[in-house]
Amino acid sequence: MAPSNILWHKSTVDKQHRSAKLGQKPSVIWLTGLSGSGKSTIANLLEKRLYEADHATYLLDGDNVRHGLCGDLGFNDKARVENIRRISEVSKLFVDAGLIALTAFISPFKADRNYCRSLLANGEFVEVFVDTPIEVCEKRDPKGLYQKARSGEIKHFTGIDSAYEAPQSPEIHLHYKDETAQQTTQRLYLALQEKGYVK
Ligand SMILES: Nc1ncnc2c1ncn2[C@@H]1O[C@H](COP(=O)(O)OS(=O)(=O)O)[C@@H](OP(=O)(O)O)[C@H]1O
Ligand SMILES: Nc1ncnc2c1ncn2[C@@H]1O[C@H](COP(=O)(O)OP(=O)(O)O)[C@@H](O)[C@H]1O
Repeated sequence: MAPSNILWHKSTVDKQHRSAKLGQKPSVIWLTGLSGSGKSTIANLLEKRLYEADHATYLLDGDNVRHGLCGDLGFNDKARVENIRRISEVSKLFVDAGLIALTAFISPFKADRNYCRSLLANGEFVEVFVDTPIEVCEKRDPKGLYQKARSGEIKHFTGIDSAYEAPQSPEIHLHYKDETAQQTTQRLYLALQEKGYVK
């Protein structure tokens, strides 16, 4: 039975109904940071934690977006703006479906992250700054891309010859610590719980 404070709008199933049924507060947990900062790893581990806590989630990252929805886009500024615009619109649909959407994109420009924020209601956009210094990202270099960017094989690489505008006041700031990805994810999970975004 629906909670008594939820009003039924004439045969219209809306976000409130869907999220009440799922028993959660829908949101976009937006991870931003340099390549190699840990966005994908943390987002994956976080989604597992949320799934285990009975949350309904969907993870958007390069694997399911840059091969499909945004498969026509490259990495110059214009393409990145369009990439984040499309991801923002899709995230909004997931929120409307009552889900907790997790996104793991560099999203280097403040205006584009704020565009996503502007599409959502207050409290639905949770910006998480995965603040790993470039020296650490470059040392990790999980895909060998920093090496290619340094040698000039790849152009417009974020942090090398393309800008990254760090968030000034993210909802959650994951300051770098020399720790495992599980430990960093735990810090994020606790911060999300403390701020009331998740159970
Ligand atoms: N030039 C350049 N700059 C940055 N990144 C590059 C580039 N070329 C390819 N890649 C790979 O693409 C991933 C970044 O894609 P995103 O969609 O997250 O980028 S953006 O938000 O549109 O800036 C990024 O993935 P992550 O390392 O997971 O961040 C890279 O693997
Ligand atoms: N505390 C940590 N948090 C996240 N990733 C970490 C951490 N420590 C080491 N790593 C490693 O760093 C790399 C981060 O890569 P990835 O998650 O693809 O980053 P991004 O998605 O930001 O490009 C992975 O190989 C991961 O195992």
